[in-house]
Amino acid sequence: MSRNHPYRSLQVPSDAPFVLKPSPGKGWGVFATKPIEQGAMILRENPLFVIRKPHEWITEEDVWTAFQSLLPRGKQQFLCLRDNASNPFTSMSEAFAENSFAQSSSIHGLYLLHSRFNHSCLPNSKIPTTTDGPAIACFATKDIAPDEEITFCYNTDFECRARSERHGALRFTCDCKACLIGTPFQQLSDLRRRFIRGLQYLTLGVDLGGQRQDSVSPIIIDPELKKAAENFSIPLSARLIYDVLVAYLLEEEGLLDHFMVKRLEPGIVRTVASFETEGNVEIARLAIVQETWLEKLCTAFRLYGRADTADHAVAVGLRMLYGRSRNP
Ligand SMILES: C[S@@+](CC[C@H](N)C(=O)[O-])C[C@H]1O[C@@H](n2cnc3c(N)ncnc32)[C@H](O)[C@@H]1O
Repeated sequence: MSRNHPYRSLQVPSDAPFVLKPSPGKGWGVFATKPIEQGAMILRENPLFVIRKPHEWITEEDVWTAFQSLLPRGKQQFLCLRDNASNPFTSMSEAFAENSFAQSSSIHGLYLLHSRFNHSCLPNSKIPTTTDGPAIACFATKDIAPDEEITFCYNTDFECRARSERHGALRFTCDCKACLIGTPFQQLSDLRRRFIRGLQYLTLGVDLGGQRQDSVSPIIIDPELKKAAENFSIPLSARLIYDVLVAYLLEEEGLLDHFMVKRLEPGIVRTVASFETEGNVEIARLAIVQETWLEKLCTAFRLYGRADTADHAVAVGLRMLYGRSRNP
């Protein structure tokens, strides 16, 4: 069946380190043809076309108009697309929705090849968010062996979501190591991801999507601690410990790739630079230069329970930055 499959006509760059082929239980997928080193770019791709509208406003007519403007080769490529490799899509807008990526909230592009990558909650590649033009690129976040499937994570907040929440959002059942139910890794994974979510609440004062936590499934159960987090009254020493603990938990989970480190590091560096009390400054600086995240964490823990003369100013600054008063 797969010999004449339309995906065989999708144009893959001749130097691409992968092929498209069936991935059991997942339609088709993307598989490495040679070793790919962590950090290497796997694919850079321009969109076949873009539609400049918020996702929910895109109509059948918008996609049809964009399709009509394509050259015959582009039209042929679009018509190769199949609903998870099996049947043709029932509408143009469905094909667009399933094969597009957002460049911003109001610009969406159709990417023929990036849309062939399957999802994993423990992926080996990532499409970092960029704002520099219509092309998107995917990079290896781990060393990838020949014939290994190349996957990325479809959602940006899955490092904070337990298995059941992830599957609710995905609408299919992922079978990665973090999803294989009943295994010690899966149980630990759920705990780690929920722990990360709680630690982020403590430092940011909000839950995922910028929301205050609801009472149905509270992350922070202690009302005093929750209030302190929402008022940005968490002391600097705790902030540093929480931030480094998040990095360590992500590393244990297998999600601390270099993009994640780049995202976390500025906040950690800012926290270290904010300490004023002499002994604290020394410990914070010592923590940050340690070789491993576990060593950084163990050193940062020496700050546990210590107040700092900068605590009040930091809380006031954060409240101003995030536009909240002490008693919201
Ligand atoms: C953008 S497509 C990915 C490529 C698709 N497999 C194909 O053959 O065209 C997304 C769809 O692939 C399937 N898929 C992706 N990752 C999966 C996974 N980990 N397990 C099962 N199905 C998956 C789901 O049906 C999903 O809606």
